[in-house]
Amino acid sequence: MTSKTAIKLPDSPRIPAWMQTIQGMARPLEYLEAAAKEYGDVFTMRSLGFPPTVVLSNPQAIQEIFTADPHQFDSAEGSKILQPIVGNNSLILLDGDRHQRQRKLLMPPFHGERMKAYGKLICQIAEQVMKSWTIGNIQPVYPAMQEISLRVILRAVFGIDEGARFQQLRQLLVSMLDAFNSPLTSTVIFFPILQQDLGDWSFWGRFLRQRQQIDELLYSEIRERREQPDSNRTDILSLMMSASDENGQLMTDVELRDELMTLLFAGHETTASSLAWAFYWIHHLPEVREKLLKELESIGSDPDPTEIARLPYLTAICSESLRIYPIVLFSFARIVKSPIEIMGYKFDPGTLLTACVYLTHHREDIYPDSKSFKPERFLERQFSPYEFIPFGGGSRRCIGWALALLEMKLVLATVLSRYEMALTDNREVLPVRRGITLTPARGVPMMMVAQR
Ligand code: HEM
Repeated sequence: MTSKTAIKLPDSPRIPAWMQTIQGMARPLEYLEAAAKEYGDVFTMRSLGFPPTVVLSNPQAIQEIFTADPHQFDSAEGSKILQPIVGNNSLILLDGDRHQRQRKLLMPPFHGERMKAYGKLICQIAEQVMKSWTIGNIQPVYPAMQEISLRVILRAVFGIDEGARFQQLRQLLVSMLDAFNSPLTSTVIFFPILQQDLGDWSFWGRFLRQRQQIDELLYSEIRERREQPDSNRTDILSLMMSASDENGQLMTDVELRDELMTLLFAGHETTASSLAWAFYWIHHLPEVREKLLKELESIGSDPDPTEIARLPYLTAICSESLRIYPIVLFSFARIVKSPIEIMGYKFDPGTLLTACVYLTHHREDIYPDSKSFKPERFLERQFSPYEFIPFGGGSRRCIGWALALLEMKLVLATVLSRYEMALTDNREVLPVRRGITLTPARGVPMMMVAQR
């Protein structure tokens, strides 16, 4: 007879779950650092409304979960707080064979040749958006980055970002995600009991109404494309509409809608935050800016996007920016399916394990003086995919990582080589939680000083 005794989880901070929840939401970095100081690189996080989650920041442990067979862990159940936005058929909420199949379908448009086609487009969109700034005016850089990243993702997904439908879609998405991500209202995502439709004056009521309007726009677009198919289109929606599974079944309208929302949701705020952080660091540290400007000058006034993407110092700035304040603090949970031992700990089926991006990126043994912004560390050595993990890893690794990095480099290069920008003061900018992302407080107010 097998024993039914549950295996003991690693230690957890000795404060009640409700207090861990408040600390984890209000001051996530302080909570993580205090726990790591006391318990090291494996501990258990307890939050109200969630099963206990084992937090890993040891590269060897992370390697074990990232290199495991995709069928060894599930994930969907651990990410179900995203269901109201992305729907049940989202890649994020699929497991096993269905997840693997859907990933295979979505990967090609985010890699290789397709990336080249996005290069020029990203530079053009960055130029257009920055034209709305006036010399001498002060405004936060974050909304401009949101605008750029939304237009890029709409182009990649739909092939166009103009016309009445896309204007409406843009406005609704920004407004819905803004509400969803604000520190106060985003609490509702974590507590389904608060998700009550109390009419238009309630957050959830407004959210449901906006979601319905967005769905109507997405379904109209899908319907139109079904009625007038165009085999020359190479955007992601067209690829999804023509792909069939092993039984010859096409994706249904609801499946298409859920995957579209997943890409718009996962690809928009994340990239905008990473850009806002990079703008901050470059302008906060004059020596970094000088070095970058020299590198940009070295490739002339009208460089090819692929040449920009290869620049070593620019690449190192983007990596260091994603290291020091990773946009997403944790990988999706990996839910143990059969008993497994990692670093001497035995885990039962059902246990949630997650790689903590922030704590891994601040290990002093890998990143000495980890709180300082030093792009040079990425030029001096190469970090393993279990030490540098801004996009997670393994069979769940972010499918948009190549697009996000390309976009970061091209937007920075385009703006810096055309405009002289400055921070309004040199105070340290601290991270704040926006939904499930970590963004710079106050959106990084900046001034456009002059045109170059
Ligand atoms: C700087 C920008 C971004 C960051 C920091 C980021 C980060 C992440 C992380 C940490 C994960 C979880 C990976 C894991 O659990 O191992 C993830 C998953 C994902 N990301 Fe990103 N992401 C970014 C941009 C994008 C973009 C541009 C897109 C698409 C257009 C995208 C689409 C996705 C999707 C669909 C998943 C789920 C993958 C799966 O479940 O198989 N992300 N991302």
